Amino acid sequence: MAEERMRVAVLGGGSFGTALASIAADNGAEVRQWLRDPALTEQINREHINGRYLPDYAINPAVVASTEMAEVLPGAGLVLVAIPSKAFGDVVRQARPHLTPDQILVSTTKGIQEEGFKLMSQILEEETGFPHIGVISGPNLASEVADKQLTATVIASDDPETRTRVQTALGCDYFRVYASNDRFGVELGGALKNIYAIAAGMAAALGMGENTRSMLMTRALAEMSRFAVSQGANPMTFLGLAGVGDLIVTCSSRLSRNYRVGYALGEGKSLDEAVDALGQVAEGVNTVRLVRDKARAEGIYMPLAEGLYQVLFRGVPAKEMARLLMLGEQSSDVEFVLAREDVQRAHREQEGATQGAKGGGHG
Ligand SMILES: NC(=O)c1ccc[n+]([C@@H]2O[C@H](COP(=O)([O-])OP(=O)(O)OC[C@H]3O[C@@H](n4cnc5c(N)ncnc54)[C@H](O)[C@@H]3O)[C@@H](O)[C@H]2O)c1
Ligand SMILES: O=P(O)(O)OC[C@H](O)CO
Repeated sequence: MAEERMRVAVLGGGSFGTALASIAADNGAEVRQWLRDPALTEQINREHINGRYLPDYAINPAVVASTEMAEVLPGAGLVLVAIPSKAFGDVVRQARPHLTPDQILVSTTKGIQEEGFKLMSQILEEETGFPHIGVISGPNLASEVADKQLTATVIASDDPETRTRVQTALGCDYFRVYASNDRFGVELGGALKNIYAIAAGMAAALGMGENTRSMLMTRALAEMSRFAVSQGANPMTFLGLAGVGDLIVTCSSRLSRNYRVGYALGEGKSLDEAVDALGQVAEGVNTVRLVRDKARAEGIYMPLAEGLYQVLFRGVPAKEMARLLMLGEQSSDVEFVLAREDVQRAHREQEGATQGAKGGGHG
């Protein structure tokens, strides 16, 4: 007897939701995509193109778009939620009456909700109370996924069924899906790297070189993992696709919207001008504010996030901030090898010895 086709629902009509819907359809699933815009819905169904967000790529014609959640969600084995973080909670609450506990619910969104500093999978869990919750994150520029460039991602969940069902639904010869059980770490990695992509875009626009970019990315990784560990994530997760992998792509590519916002700021545009010119979501702008506030409140050392916050929201010129950062504390390279406190203590001892020697000289 032929196996029943999997049903996949995608919430969100942006670039990543559309790219993932097309992969699932390439894999033979019956795919329905929910979006708000009736004209875009019509275009996806008739022309198999998302002219607003992915105009240059054909969508698998088996993807059926609808503006009605009641037509999209019931009966779907897998539900992918690809909605920017600011609207994520609202959309999940709209979806809730059409969802059932057997469904696998996966966030693809790399952001943080201001209220309660919540990650998107926490919102999925709290709003539904359902057991099969996961997160997809990794170096996944949507237009390259849509172009079928060879790509890998991570499905993170502590539920093995969620991991294997997503690997089956999305894994194919151009898209590999690796598994993790550190949902929190994978999700934080995706959200945090956006902050540093803005800084990398800014550095590029200011004419800074490859040494600078490499320093920025590596210190960003140190800062991201320091923050994540303080919140209970596993630092080893940051060695994977959703940590260093996503950091590399987002800090290196003009296809990244966060990088582009940073680049525009580096060219002298205001934050409003940079965001308006983008016309899509750059999650890092909101994330840097939330993470900087949290780091200050909890005493977590995050000089790059603090510096970027000062540039974005306090009018400090980017070049001046880069100069100040270069004059900051010279700390440990890898804190999991040599603790920061040990480096600081050695500096204090050396200073004490120098002061002592000076005092002795005058005595
Ligand atoms: N684009 C990428 O390359 C990429 C890759 C990986 C992950 N992501 C993540 O995926 C998430 C979604 O991003 P995207 O790139 O698809 O976004 P996008 O900017 O391309 O589109 C956002 C979509 O969400 C819709 N939307 C916004 N507010 C809504 C609301 N209140 N109700 C219903 N729909 C609403 C918009 O209409 C649009 O269809 C982001 O948080 C991003 O971090 C994006
Ligand atoms: O376009 P960005 O900056 O939101 O980045 C897209 C993806 O997160 C890259 O993995």
